[in-house]
Amino acid sequence: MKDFSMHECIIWGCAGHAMVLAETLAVRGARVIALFDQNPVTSVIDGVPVFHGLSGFEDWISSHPDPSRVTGFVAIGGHRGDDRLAIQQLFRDRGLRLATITHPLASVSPTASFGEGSQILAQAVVAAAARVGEACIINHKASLDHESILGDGGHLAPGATVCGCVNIGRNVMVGAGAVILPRLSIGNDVLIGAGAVVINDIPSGVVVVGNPAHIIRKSSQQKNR
Ligand SMILES: CC(=O)SCCNC(=O)CCNC(=O)[C@H](O)C(C)(C)COP(=O)(O)OP(=O)(O)OC[C@H]1O[C@@H](n2cnc3c(N)ncnc32)[C@H](O)[C@@H]1OP(=O)(O)O
Repeated sequence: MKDFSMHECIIWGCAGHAMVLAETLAVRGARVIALFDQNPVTSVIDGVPVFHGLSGFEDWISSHPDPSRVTGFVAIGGHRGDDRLAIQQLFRDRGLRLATITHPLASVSPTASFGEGSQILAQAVVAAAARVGEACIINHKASLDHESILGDGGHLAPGATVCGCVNIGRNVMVGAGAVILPRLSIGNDVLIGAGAVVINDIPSGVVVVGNPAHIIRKSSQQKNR
């Protein structure tokens, strides 16, 4: 698989997930040189400056001698896969590198595949022939089992379990500790609540909770957490 093991990188998003990502990058030998955030926040990494918004990003990139040597990562968690994909596209358009980052304590099959910008965190498992899209997060202790597909912008929150041969669409968050039984299909823009047990296919655009998981509302009404 393509992996990340080099020098300078930047992170868009300056909150808790940036701290996790920076530590994951550090164990891979990389150095975070700048952070960016939509809001005027203070830096979460000692000694690393934070730039505000798109204008801050454009100022930074115009003053960098060679952006093509820098790798960009997005530290936006929750159910915000479309935002991760949009920032990655911005990085691509500005000539930054994109890469997959895998924590050395993750278990990753050699037959699994990964889209650009995906992040596989400590103690995550990605099993044989699984396919991870672009800008996905496989969070701590989450697992994506054999032949399952996680679409672009997906997020398996800590401890989520996706059994074998599951097909998950684009921009789906599987909440902490949730379980999806084998061979099910999950649509696009779905949010699966923490601890849910999914026993049937889920259509696009909904939030489900509980055991067995049931729909509580449309995901367009999401409250961003
Ligand atoms: C490293 C990290 O931290 S990564 C982040 C991981 N984060 C998560 O996994 C959080 C996932 N989010 C959730 O589980 C949320 O509770 C959501 C998105 C499912 C629902 O959030 P909201 O839309 O704000 O729902 P709200 O809190 O208003 O609850 C609506 C109803 O669903 C119930 N409900 C909410 N979440 C759950 C849940 N996880 N399981 C069972 N029932 C739930 C509530 O009790 C409430 O029931 P009621 O109408 O009978 O009173």
